[in-house]
Amino acid sequence: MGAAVVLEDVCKSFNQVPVVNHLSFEIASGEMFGLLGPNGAGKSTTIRMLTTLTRPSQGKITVAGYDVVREAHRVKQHIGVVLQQTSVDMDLTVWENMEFHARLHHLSRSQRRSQIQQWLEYVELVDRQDSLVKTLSGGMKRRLQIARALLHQPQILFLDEPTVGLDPQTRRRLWEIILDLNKQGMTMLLTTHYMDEVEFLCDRIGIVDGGKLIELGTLSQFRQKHGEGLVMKQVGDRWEYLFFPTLTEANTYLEAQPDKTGLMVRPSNLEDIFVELTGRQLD
Ligand SMILES: Nc1ncnc2c1ncn2[C@@H]1O[C@H](COP(=O)(O)OP(=O)(O)OP(=O)(O)O)[C@@H](O)[C@H]1O
Repeated sequence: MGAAVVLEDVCKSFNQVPVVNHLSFEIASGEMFGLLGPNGAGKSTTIRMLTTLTRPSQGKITVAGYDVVREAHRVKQHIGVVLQQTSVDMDLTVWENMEFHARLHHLSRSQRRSQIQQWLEYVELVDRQDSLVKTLSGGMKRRLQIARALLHQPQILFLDEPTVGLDPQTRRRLWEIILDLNKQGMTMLLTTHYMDEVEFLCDRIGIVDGGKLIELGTLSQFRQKHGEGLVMKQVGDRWEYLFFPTLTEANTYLEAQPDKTGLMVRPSNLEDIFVELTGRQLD
């Protein structure tokens, strides 16, 4: 399968301050890709460049085979976007919101009716179609945003922090929707600072920090590279991490220690690797 998204040496600065720094990676068609990083890492700026909302200062981006600067109009026809700020009009009803966006995408009257109906059913908002958006819960608003982004049947869906601020049950429901869309063949890029979100959803992960891509691959590749076994060592009020290629080797190390106080062994996870790479914890 070809690449749905290609970034080549992409930089973005605001007032000479680099926010995205020489970013290069590809997302294959049909892939679920997660961009993970702390607040301020440049994730939203990256998504804004990929979705034609901000121009890169340097480098080249193609989305669905089109250049995001020279062929922005084409790119927009092939992508759906769900941004962080709930950009739904609060004083319109759910249906009116969908109708408004369907018109923006030049859907015919009959297409509008069928597409709106189909996607509202999909995100389980049909019974709220006449409700004002401002009366919906946070999770419902996010589902409406997703339904709206799907109206023109895009190939690629971009989701910026899709579950931020939502309760655990609502997050799970959204995860199911995201996974299902991906299973139907949609390429997805999501940004998040939640480890569990990328662990649960994503085929491949890019870790960004300070605008730079510091790791790229699958979780199992990360674990193989950094070590699948972890010894945690309590030093004062903090934990030191010692990685070992396998859990067995981590256990062997532990067994050899005369004093095992404050030592703990377990398989490594994404969070351990993130801390190892950045020296910081998320949240
Ligand atoms: N339009 C802008 N003008 C100036 N600085 C900006 C602009 N947009 C973003 N920045 C800065 O760029 C940096 C990266 O922001 P960005 O929103 O891309 O990060 P992020 O990883 O998405 O973080 P968050 O999860 O907090 O949104 C931040 O320091 C931010 O203040």
